[in-house]
Amino acid sequence: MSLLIKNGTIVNDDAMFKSDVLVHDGKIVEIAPSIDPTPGLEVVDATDRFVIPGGIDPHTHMQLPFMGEVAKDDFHRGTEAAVAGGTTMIIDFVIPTKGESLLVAYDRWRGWADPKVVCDYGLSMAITSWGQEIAKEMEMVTKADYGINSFKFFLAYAGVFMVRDEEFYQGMLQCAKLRALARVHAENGAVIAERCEHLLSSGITGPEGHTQSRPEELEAEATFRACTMASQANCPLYVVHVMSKGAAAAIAHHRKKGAVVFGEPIAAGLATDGSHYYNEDWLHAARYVMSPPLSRDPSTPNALMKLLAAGELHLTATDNCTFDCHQKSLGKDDFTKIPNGVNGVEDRMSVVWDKGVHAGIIDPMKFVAVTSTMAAKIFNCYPRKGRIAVGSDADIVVWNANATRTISKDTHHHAIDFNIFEGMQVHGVPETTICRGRIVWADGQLRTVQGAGRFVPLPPDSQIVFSAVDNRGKALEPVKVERAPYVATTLEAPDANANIVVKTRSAVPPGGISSIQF
Ligand SMILES: NC(=O)NCCC(=O)O
Ligand SMILES: [Zn+2]
Ligand SMILES: [Zn+2]
Repeated sequence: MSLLIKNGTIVNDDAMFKSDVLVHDGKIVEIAPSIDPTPGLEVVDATDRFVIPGGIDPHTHMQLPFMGEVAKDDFHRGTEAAVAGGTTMIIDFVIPTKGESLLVAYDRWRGWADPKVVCDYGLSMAITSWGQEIAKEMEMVTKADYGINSFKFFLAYAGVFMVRDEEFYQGMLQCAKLRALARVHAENGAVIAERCEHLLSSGITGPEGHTQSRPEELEAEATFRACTMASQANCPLYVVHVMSKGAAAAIAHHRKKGAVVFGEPIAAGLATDGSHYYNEDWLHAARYVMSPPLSRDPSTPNALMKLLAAGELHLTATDNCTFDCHQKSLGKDDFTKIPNGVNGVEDRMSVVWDKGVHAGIIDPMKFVAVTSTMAAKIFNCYPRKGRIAVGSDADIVVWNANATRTISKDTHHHAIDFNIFEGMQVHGVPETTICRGRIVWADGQLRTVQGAGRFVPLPPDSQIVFSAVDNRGKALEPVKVERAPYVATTLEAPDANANIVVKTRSAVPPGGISSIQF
């Protein structure tokens, strides 16, 4: 099957240029200023349009069983929403229940996803309990047969997914050994659990309790702690859903010291804020419940976009984990029972274009970097994904920067009955989405086939993640002082008139001087 995209402007993360693109058998086979269409070739006219690498959303939870419910967007509806929004690959999370084998959970996720996905997908693995068996299974799933190259640790959701600091630290040591990336949901779960109890007993049962139980400094503290521990383990770290300025500042602080840390803001956090939790309509407020919560500071979304522009945050995702109004209403008497999660996979590309490029904060190349290329590099599938280049998969979006659309539950492709971006008018519209050479979205219509997407195994040892780690490791190696064997000498009786000299230790201890200067 062949396809010719004519007259467009190709945008990669490092260059923009006018060229035609020829696709054959799912790959890009030629890029040239003018390619003549041969008879029978399907031609897509991209005049006055950008031709960009399909979006990669590195953080979704399709059909996740969570808080007694199952997320409504399954791998079919969720990936349909993705391609309608210009995303051609997702990375979802296998989340074993506590104590469950990683291999068993992995098979379950593949069983759910493989027959349903309409675009390509990869998997990340959550570590929800710790022990030698889990460490062994981590090693197994990083092999090519399984294709996992990142592990996520939750520092929140006490009693469900949360791991203790020592488990997180040992998990990161194992990640470093396997050359896999550690990912973290950074919030102080223990304090949150205490605050929830206190708020409920004070009579605060509505969604405003959700945000009050999780003040931003609990995200900032956990982010700082996670970065510190990753630095001690010499393990690269990826902080998922960075929702606050404090969390972003913690990442920047550690990066300035040379740590390999990546920060991922999400569409929800870039486009809306936590004022919704105080809405007098209970259901309206409940729709926005996710963790960490949307920031109560209305200047946060814009600040996070500027940090992407400055390179202090690195890529965007969605954390798409959708529950409908009925599911949200299960927490009507107790905010801790409102299933956590929001939509985003369909609207991320337009939201980032609108709030980023249209707003004059980032350019189209940076847009491609933060919606696609960085994810491909970090998760080690670049340049197969994340680039318009000969030999790359033909995951391509024809993007109309001049068009606008109004986001609505009435037109979206999610399986839920509301949209957190309802009524938002956004500039930047995906007109045609191509997944490995097949048009799956055009003229406002889906042309998908269930199960046509492929699992993309992600190998460990990503260059952008690990190339700095070895030299850092050498610098952090424990220091040993070589000395002649100690020989005990007979103590003479002290001279009563001698001065007593107290010697102080001046050597820098292994691990360096304390860095707690924040
Ligand atoms: N974020 C959220 O509220 N739900 C999905 C699970 C997670 O990523 O924490
Ligand atoms: Zn999370
Ligand atoms: Zn998540």
